[in-house]
Amino acid sequence: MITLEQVSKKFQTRDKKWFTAVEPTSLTIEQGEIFGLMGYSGAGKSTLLRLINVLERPDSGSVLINGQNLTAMSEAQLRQARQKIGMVFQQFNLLSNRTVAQNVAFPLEIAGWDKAKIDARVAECLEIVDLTERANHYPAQLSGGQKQRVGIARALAPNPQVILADEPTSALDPITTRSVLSCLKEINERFKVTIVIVTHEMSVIRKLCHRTALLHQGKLLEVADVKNGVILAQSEIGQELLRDD
Ligand SMILES: Nc1ncnc2c1ncn2[C@@H]1O[C@H](COP(=O)(O)OP(=O)(O)OP(=O)(O)O)[C@@H](O)[C@H]1O
Repeated sequence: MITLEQVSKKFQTRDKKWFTAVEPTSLTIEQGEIFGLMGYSGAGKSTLLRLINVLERPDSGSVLINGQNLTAMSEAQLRQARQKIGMVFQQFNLLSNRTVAQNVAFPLEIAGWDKAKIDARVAECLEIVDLTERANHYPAQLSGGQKQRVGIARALAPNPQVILADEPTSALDPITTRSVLSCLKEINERFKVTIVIVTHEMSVIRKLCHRTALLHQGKLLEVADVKNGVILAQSEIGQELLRDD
């Protein structure tokens, strides 16, 4: 469903040298999968995630989602394609002057939905993330876990095929983390939304993912299955990564 073919990304450092954040990488993520991107800080996880929806344009290679080549699209076509790709952020990125319901409505307004359809979809999404009673609260009145569930409802609102989550639980304590993970799991199971999640927390991969990529210094070491909460890494550095947890 998501195919990365030899995508790579370099950045220029302050002293004008080029630094490779993602070496040429190929991988395929199946429809309905929860797929992890795991590795130490600086491994290139977030960059790889942002290559999937072309928030970062790859220097080489291509990104295909459901057979559509995102890397060949114009900015206007990309904006359209990104409506089927939700995003969830570590720091939630909610609009502080909008209520919970208005935050969830935001992508639907941008997409030009009519008011009645927006209201119905917002109510539906708030129910899914169990925040119906908070619809008229502002982000500052919510806990971290609740804020992230608003972020998830907002990502889910336009009926995406894919949700990209960048360290969605890293700002949360273990109990709130659990509620956010079960919310993502439910969305995956009920709506078959494919989820790609960046995390440095092995426990997140173990609890949530079907498979995970192990990344190190911009390289994809391997794609490991996750069976019964165990990450089945084969590579040496992969096993070392897991031992360090
Ligand atoms: N826009 C940018 N300009 C310059 N360098 C960047 C940029 N984005 C990322 N990098 C660098 O690329 C490397 C990979 O960054 P990335 O954020 O993808 O790693 P990560 O595995 O997600 O790590 P972390 O968990 O620390 O965020 C890092 O060394 C980072 O400093």
